[in-house]
Amino acid sequence: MLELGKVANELSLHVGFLGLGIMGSPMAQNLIKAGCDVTVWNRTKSKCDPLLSLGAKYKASPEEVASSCDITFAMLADPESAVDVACGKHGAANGMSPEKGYVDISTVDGPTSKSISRRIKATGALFLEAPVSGSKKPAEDGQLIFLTAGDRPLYEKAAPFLDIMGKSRFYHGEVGNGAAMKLVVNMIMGSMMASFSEGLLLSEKVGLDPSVLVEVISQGAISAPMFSMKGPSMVQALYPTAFPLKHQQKDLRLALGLAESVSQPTPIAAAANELYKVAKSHGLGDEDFSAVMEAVRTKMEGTSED
Ligand SMILES: NC(=O)C1=CN([C@@H]2O[C@H](COP(=O)(O)OP(=O)(O)OC[C@H]3O[C@@H](n4cnc5c(N)ncnc54)[C@H](OP(=O)(O)O)[C@@H]3O)[C@@H](O)[C@H]2O)C=CC1
Ligand SMILES: O=CC(=O)O
Repeated sequence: MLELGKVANELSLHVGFLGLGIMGSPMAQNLIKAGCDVTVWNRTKSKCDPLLSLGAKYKASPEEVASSCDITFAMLADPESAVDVACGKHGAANGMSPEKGYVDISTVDGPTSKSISRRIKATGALFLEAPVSGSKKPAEDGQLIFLTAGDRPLYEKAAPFLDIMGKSRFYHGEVGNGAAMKLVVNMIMGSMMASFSEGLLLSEKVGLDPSVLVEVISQGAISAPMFSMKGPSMVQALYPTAFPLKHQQKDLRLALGLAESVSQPTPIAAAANELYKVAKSHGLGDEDFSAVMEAVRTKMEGTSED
């Protein structure tokens, strides 16, 4: 644990937050509520408004945020947006300099993270990748799990802020290892959700009550918070978005790339990825990733003999 005086010192730093989507907004909100000095930016400016009314400051570009802050956090959708916000025109790197730090929380692949790291570090600043495990509710509750890697001094400096937004943090060494850990976790999660969807639909088709299946699973060895949380709405074909399906498919795609890079067979994840692709092509990308069940349903109906 960090000593109290050091924590108070770190918390007086100016903090930037780029990307105020489902995750970024509650994370930044928790920093503000904890009394941190927070400056925000988001591509769609209106998403900054609730945070400004809580006391956040606003800057018109990632570059301006970075140049006015000691540590800048970024929570962007995917590799393309993470690179654009960090390295593009008016990107954060243009506002970085020695003594500053950039913490990228977005879920991206290792090569993307390394290229952002190189650009940030070329300015003399420090870089930390810190993707999170945990969805909308853990973000709201400050219960995220940080999977960090990169410059250790920045990890130490950012720790008090990570501890406001999360319940635990892991340091994995070299840049790319945090991204890899996150992709492996989400590869498992995506496959689990696809398998759960198949089970719910099969139970229904053979005349069982899928709600009872959810209850049975919750009491046994394959119990998982994800099944208990999402199962009740899935049996009603409701998918309120916490983790957008398009992001889960992105994570599976990136995880398959990671597996490919070491010639690791991942047939289950590859099959799950196909289902998420089908769901996306049916316009379900912005629904919760549990809407993959609709892709399974379509396949079942496609193979039905009736
Ligand atoms: N939701 C979840 O449960 C979890 C998500 N993650 C990961 O965290 C990241 C963010 O997820 P989440 O908050 O759910 O995603 P959202 O889709 O809700 O938010 C994405 C953010 O990225 C911004 N953005 C997208 N494209 C661009 C671009 N080209 N240039 C600048 N900004 C851009 C959006 O801006 P705008 O508002 O203008 O669209 C928004 O701020 C993703 O990498 C996701 O995989 C990790 C753990 C859990
Ligand atoms: O990336 C999603 C999550 O729930 O973790």
